[in-house]
Parts: sequence; structure tokens; C-alpha cells
Amino acid sequence: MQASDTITHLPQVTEPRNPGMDLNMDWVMSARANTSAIERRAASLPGRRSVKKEYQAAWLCRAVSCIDLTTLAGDDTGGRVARLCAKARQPVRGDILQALDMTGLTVGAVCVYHDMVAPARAALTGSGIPVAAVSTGFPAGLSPFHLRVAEIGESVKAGAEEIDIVISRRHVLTGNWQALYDEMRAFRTACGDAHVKAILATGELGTLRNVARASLVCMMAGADFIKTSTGKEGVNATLPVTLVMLRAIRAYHARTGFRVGYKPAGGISKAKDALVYLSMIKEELGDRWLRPDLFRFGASSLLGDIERQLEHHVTGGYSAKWRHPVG
Ligand SMILES: O=C[C@H](O)COP(=O)(O)O
Repeated sequence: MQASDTITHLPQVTEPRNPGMDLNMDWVMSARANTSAIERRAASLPGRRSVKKEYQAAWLCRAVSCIDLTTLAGDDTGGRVARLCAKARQPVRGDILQALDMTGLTVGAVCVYHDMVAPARAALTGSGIPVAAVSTGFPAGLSPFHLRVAEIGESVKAGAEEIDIVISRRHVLTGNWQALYDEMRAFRTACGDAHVKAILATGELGTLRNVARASLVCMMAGADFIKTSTGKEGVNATLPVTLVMLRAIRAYHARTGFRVGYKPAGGISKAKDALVYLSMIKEELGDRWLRPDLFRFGASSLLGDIERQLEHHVTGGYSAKWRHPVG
């Protein structure tokens, strides 16, 4: 028996998120992940043509609108963040966007450390693009709990509308689901009206079953999004982890009617990989999730390759066959 099997019930979740729902630890513990089946399916995905050539430009524009354009470096400056924000406002060259009839396209959000929230907010004024702040002692989440909670409040005060928190991996690794639930609840409360994305750091959680259970607990405790990684772990977003998290989101939606978003992050830098992720979302969750309010890529270097591919599509004459990927 694992430590996680000895934990009893979570408190019943009766907050607005899960009105009247009988969600408890039994449900969390029933989450399984058939690792070999998931890995087989994930391995088959990139080999297939995920999106037909004539629709790829539309899908790539959709991918752009779902990017959390990120800089999370120790040498970030106001100048670098201002340049990033200019790119966020116009992520692709104007002539390409015009040819695709996509002028006005922007990314989903700009994602920075706390100290860069104010410069980012200033640079994005009037754009409608939200600022996301990584928080709670990102990336390890090992600073004192009260400071992690306070950090959220500071970033919200500075203008962040989205907060990407990191969970304590040890709560998962020791099967202390109650502690994970309580931590997530406290972070959720500190966010107030800001959206909260729960970074699971899946590369450090040991098993896919742990990923499934941590996903459910974070959703029950109020996460608006679940996110794979900080980008700083040894292993970041992967397709098997994505399948597990998408299925947890699907199970949670089936049980509660509440749609939680998904954000793969870390190491996603190729347009063709972005298409694989989008087609997985469409297959596992449906078109409703292919929008920035429910899907984001956390990426610092994906945009360049997408822009290059869009240029090829335009010069290849595919702009005339423009089709919107979802309804
Ligand atoms: O949340 C976003 C990630 O830190 C970005 O990772 P990346 O730099 O590998 O794209």
C-alpha cells in the first residue's frame, strides 16, 4: 500500500466551483493511469498528419492566440519585457497577417516574474492582453508558505490578471492530498478575481497516476487551469502527461459541468508540435477547449517557428484556402 492510499476523505467541496457536488478523496483515489496504453497512444500522435495542409495556417493562428508569451530569465529587464510585449501585440509580420485576413491577432497573455509585472502591464496598456505572473516561489515553491501567499497578492496588486502558482511536489510524492488541497485553496483565495493556473511540475511527480490525482485535487480546490511544468524541470511538457491531464479535465467536467483549462509548458518550440497539441485537445476535449480562455501554450520560443511556417503558407498560396479550425 502506498502512503497515498492511507489518506481518508477530502473535505466536501461545496464552494461555488462545485455546487452540491460530492467530490471526495474516494474519487481522487479512483483515478488510474494505464501507463503503457497512454505511452502507446502518445507515441502514435506525432507520426500522423495532425492537421491537413490547407487548414494549417488557420490552426497556427489559433495556436498564436493561445500562447502565453514568456520570459522567465534572471537577466530580464524592463527593455526586454517591453520588446516581448510589442511582439505580443503583433506576434506575426503585418503582411503575413494581412494575407491571412488575420490583422489584429495577438497572443493569449504575457508571462513574467513578479518584478516584471508592472513594466509588462504598462507596455500592454489598451491591448486587452493580460499579464500572467509566475508566483509562490516559482519554480521550486520552497519558500515559506506565508511568503508564497503574499507573493500572489503583490502580483495581483501590480496588475497581474493571471497567476501561475507552483504546487509543493512533496505533497504529491508523500500522498498528502489534504495538504495539496489546502495549499491550492489558499492560493486560490489569495488570487481573488485573478485566474489561477496550477503548475504541477509533472516531471517531478514520479508517476502518471500521481499526475492524474494531483490534477483532480487542484481542480477541486479551484484551479482555473492546470499546467504541466515550469519549464525549469528536467522533463517538461510531454504527450503522455498531456493525455493524462486532459482526461482528468474531461472527468472533472463530466462530474461537475465546470471547464478547467490546460496549459502545456516547457520546451514547446516547433509549429508542428503545436499542431499535435491542438489536435489532441480537439480529440480529447472538443472544440470548446481550443480557445485562449481554456487553452494556452507556455512558451518562450514557439512564436518564431510559427511565423516562419505562416510565411511559407502564404507564399505557397494557402491563404486562399483559409478555413477557421473551429466553429
Ligand atoms: O511557462 C512557461 C515556460 O517556462 C516556458 O518554457 P520554454 O522557455 O521552454 O518555452
